[in-house]
Amino acid sequence: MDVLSSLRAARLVPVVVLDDAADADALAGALVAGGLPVAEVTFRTAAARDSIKAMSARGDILVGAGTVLTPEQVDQAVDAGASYVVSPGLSRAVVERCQERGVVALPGAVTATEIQAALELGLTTVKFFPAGTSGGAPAIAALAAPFGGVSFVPTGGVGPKNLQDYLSIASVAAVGGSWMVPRDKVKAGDFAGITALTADAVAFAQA
Ligand SMILES: O=C(O)C(=O)C[C@H](O)[C@H](O)COP(=O)(O)O
Repeated sequence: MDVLSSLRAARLVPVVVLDDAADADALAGALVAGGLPVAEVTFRTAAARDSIKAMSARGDILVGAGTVLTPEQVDQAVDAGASYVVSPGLSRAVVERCQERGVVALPGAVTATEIQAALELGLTTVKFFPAGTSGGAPAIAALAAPFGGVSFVPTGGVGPKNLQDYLSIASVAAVGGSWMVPRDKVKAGDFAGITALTADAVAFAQA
């Protein structure tokens, strides 16, 4: 299955912030055990590269990089094994480097203008970020009318309470969010707790 089909099948993309790459393998194991073999490891911390490397080496989880802001970070992410690259906004330079490196680019786009810019770069799937403060599910439903061929991955303010509002829209491929992987649980080594949160999220998404 290609990356976008895998994200669509998963319905959920856990957004991960790791402070210590030594936690990456156990965290990946926790997500897989919870039924969600997907992660977006954000470049918000210095541990991102080594975390992506450790997770992708397992071979049982689809690993992407998040918060990618520059072409140099695209190279770092791809060299570490990321198979998709997520950005909060739309950067032509980042998207073009992803295309050169042969990985899926998932840039943020929340306006008609930004979506058209993504289409001009050859993309048909965008991150809708920050979803909660950009009009939420009604905004996506409105944008889906003129942009029939575009799929959205709403992220930012998405959680168990509003998950279904988004997933019930046909053009929503998956939703992203950090609620399955609380940073304090990772720091405390509570991977069983993360598996439980993940399993709950998977059940919500399939309800
Ligand atoms: O754009 C990026 O690359 C990001 O890292 C943004 C994150 O995906 C969101 O900030 C997660 O939002 P919450 O689930 O509300 O915590």
